[in-house]
Amino acid sequence: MENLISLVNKIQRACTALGDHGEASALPTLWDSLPAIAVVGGQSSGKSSVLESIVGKDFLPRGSGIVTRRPLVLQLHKSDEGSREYAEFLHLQRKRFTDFSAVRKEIQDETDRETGQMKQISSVPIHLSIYSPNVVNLTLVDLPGLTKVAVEGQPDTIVQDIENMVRSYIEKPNCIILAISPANQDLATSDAIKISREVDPAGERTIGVLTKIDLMDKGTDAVDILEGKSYRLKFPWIGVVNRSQADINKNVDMIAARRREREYFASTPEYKHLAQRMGSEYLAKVLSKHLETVIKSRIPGIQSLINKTVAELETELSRLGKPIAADAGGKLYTIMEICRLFDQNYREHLDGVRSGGDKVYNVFDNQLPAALQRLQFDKQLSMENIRKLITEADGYQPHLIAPEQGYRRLIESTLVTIRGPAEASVDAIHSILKDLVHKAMNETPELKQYPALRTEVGNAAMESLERMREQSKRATLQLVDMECCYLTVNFFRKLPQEADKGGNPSQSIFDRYNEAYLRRIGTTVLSYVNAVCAGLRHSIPKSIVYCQVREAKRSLLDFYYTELGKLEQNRLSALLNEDPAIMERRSALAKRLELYRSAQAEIDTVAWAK
Ligand SMILES: Nc1nc2c(ncn2[C@@H]2O[C@H](COP(=O)(O)OP(=O)(O)OP(=O)(O)O)[C@@H](O)[C@H]2O)c(=O)[nH]1
Repeated sequence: MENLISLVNKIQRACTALGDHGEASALPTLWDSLPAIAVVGGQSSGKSSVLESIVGKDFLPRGSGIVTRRPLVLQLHKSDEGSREYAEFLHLQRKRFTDFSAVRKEIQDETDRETGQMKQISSVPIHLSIYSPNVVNLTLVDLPGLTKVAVEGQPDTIVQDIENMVRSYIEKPNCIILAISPANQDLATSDAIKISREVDPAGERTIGVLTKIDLMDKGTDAVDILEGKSYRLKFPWIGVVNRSQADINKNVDMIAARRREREYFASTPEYKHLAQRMGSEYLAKVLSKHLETVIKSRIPGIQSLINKTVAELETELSRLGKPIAADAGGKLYTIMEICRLFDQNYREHLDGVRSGGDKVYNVFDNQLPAALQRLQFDKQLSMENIRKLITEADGYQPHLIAPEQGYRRLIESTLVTIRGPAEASVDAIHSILKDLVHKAMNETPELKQYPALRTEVGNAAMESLERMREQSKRATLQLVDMECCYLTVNFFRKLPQEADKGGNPSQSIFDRYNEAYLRRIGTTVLSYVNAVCAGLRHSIPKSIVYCQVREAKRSLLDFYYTELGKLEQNRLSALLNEDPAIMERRSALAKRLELYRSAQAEIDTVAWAK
């Protein structure tokens, strides 16, 4: 059972070391789920005296005004009889304090270090462990005394700030409230009772302590309260008699004071019958036992909370991605790795693993044939145009046998119109490839993590696609131009000659420009152009795939990789310049995960040892 308190002690220390003080934050808190005893009371109610009595040592700062300005987590560890008493602070590990006046000084100094000279308050706790044969295993949190007025130099808000801090501790359902009230004041005005009633109206987790019983007016006593007849709480009230100011001034030994307290209850007629359950030693034992019971009952809940939180933290951390390497090589590797992931996603789109690549085929199968079909060869091959081009080509000397030049001009001027659909196909594929870059970028979460890298990779991919488009345009238009500059002779050789067709070879020159003759020329040109079109319909996609699609798949970021290799370390760092909020969140999550994992290991050890 003793293990339980030290288990919670260990976890509490880890919480403070890793920044979990139970304050409202965007991180899960383990601190809040740990059972603890918080000491609350008004100023001068005797809180410090009760704590010192429990410990059996003089070690808390004294003075006027608000002395306790940070929570003090006081962990008491019972050591073997005869062993030396010492204290240790979490913030000064490995330094053992055997002089308890030095402990008092360190509490004061450490308070000032966090709160500054302005005597502000802070919710960051100070952790103090005391090892002594005269203590029971126990953890108590000493909180600033509730007060009504700020002293000079302190902000007016301090009164409310203290109340808020105290409330934030005691409102947690896992908190046992040690409510200190002086017996020489009306209990109805007790600050401790007032605030604990607010958060624990049924008094189920409040342990009432009545101090200064020896200072009550003659003729009055606290029997009704101590017997639970007035101000009933679930736990019986415990009365204590601490050292008076005069005792403190005379340096009355704490152990002697404990003895005197025992004698007081045993010998005072009103309290004799209650003596067995009065005094600070009894109080310490009750608290220790109660704390153990509470911890024991909460362990399964804490375990499942820890397991759940560890899983949540791990999920969020993996969503945020790995932290960045510090050296240039590591950074370059990270960038290349991210680029590779993006490139792979991109290729998967083109290969059909992911959607979108099919749009390329749609261009070749529908858009290009439709555009070729829409070409207005009728206009090029109108009677008027044929006549014009043939006569122009003949020049001053009309053709003798066949209008060779006229044919060429007619064919060229018709074929050249195919450049339009060819160019449009290149552009259509370019825009599909660009869309796929956006898609693949969005599907690469690592790029989202680094906005600067995302922009650069996006730009580099677009520049590559632009280069490929230029190359593709040149190659594809060349296909059309090649058709214009060299005609397929065989096509014409196979055509039946005029005489073969039964025509009159002795037709006059003038007749050669008649409509039937020109129409025949038009028909021949059209069938040649159609044959060329049919061929281009198949060769244009080949050129486009060769120059754009295949290249995009093979070398989208090749140029960028060469550039990357030349970058200096600071440029690489700039590329991996994450959103600072993400960096902060990741390190906060990692710290919290460390805390939860260590708590998980600690609890598992105790749970298995049971
Ligand atoms: N006679 C007598 N004096 C007591 C008792 N408890 C506390 N005192 C005296 O009351 C004064 C205040 O006690 P502290 O223990 O400093 O009270 P506190 O609540 O810690 O006060 P602050 O830290 O100022 O808020 C001191 O002079 C104590 O000696 C008691 O049971 N009997």
